[in-house]
Amino acid sequence: MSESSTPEAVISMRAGTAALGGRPVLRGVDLTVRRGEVVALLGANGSGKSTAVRSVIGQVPLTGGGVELFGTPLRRFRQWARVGYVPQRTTAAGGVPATIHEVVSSGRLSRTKLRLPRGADREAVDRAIELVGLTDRAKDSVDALSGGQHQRVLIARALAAAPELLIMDEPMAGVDLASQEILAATLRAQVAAGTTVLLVLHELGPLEPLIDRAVVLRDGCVLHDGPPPKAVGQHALPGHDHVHPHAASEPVRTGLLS
Ligand SMILES: Nc1ncnc2c1ncn2[C@@H]1O[C@H](COP(=O)(O)OP(=O)(O)OP(=O)(O)O)[C@@H](O)[C@H]1O
Repeated sequence: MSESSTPEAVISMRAGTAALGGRPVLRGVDLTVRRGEVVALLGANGSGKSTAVRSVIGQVPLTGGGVELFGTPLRRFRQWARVGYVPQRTTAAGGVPATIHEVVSSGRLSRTKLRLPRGADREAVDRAIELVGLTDRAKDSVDALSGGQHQRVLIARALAAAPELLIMDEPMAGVDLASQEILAATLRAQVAAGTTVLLVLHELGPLEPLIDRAVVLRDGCVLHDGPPPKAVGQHALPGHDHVHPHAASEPVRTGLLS
C-alpha cells in the first residue's frame, strides 16, 4: 500500500511509558490503530494491556511518549462522542437502581450534551439495545441481569453514541456462550459499518475472524505487531503464561457483579 492510500491513524501511541504504584508498567509502547482496522491487544496477565488502553483514553497519564486520537494530541482532544469505551469487568449497576434503557441512554449523553433528547437519540438507544438482543428486557433493572447480559448492556451503552472508535477491554471475559455469540455478531455489524476497533483479549477465540492485526505485549513492551497468530492462538506465542480465570473445574464467575 502506498503512503498516500494508508488510512489515517485513529489511535497513535508513540513510545508510551507509564507507571502504577511506582512500578513501570508501560516501557516504550508504540501502538497504532488505523481507520477501519480491528486490532487485538494480547499478552499475559499483567503485561500492561489494560494500562495501555486506559492511557489511550487518558485514564492513566503517560510519564513519557505521547498519544494522539484522530490526529489530535490527547491533552487537546475533546470529541469524546467519537470514542466508545467498554472497561474491563465492571458493572452497569453501580448500586443505583436503573433500567437497561436508562443505562444505555446514559451512553448517548456525549451526543445530546445539555439539550433534550430528540427522536434520533431515542432511536439510537433503541437500536443499540436491539443490537445486543435485549429489547424485550429494556425496562428491567440491570440488577436482575446475568454477567453476560451486563456486558451486553455496557456494550450497548458504548454503541448508543454511534462511536467511530470502539475500545473494549476483555469483552468476552466471564460472558456465557449465548452472550458471546451475540457480542461477536454485534461486533461484526460494527466492523461492517466501518467502526475502528481496539480489543483487549487474552485469546482470540470467537472474535478471531474479525481481527486484522495483533499487538502482543510482554512486560510493558511490544513483543509482536502484525498478523494475528492464526489458528494456534496466543498460546503458541513466546512468553505466553496467561492464567485463565475460568478453568473448566471452576464455576464461571462473571466478575461483572463483584
Ligand atoms: N492501580 C494499580 N497500582 C499498582 N499497580 C497496578 C495497578 N493496576 C495495575 N497494576 C499493575 O500493573 C501491571 C499491568 O497491569 P494491567 O492491568 O495493565 O495488565 P493486563 O495486561 O491488562 O493484565 P490482565 O490480563 O490481568 O488484565 C500489573 O503488574 C498490575 O499488577
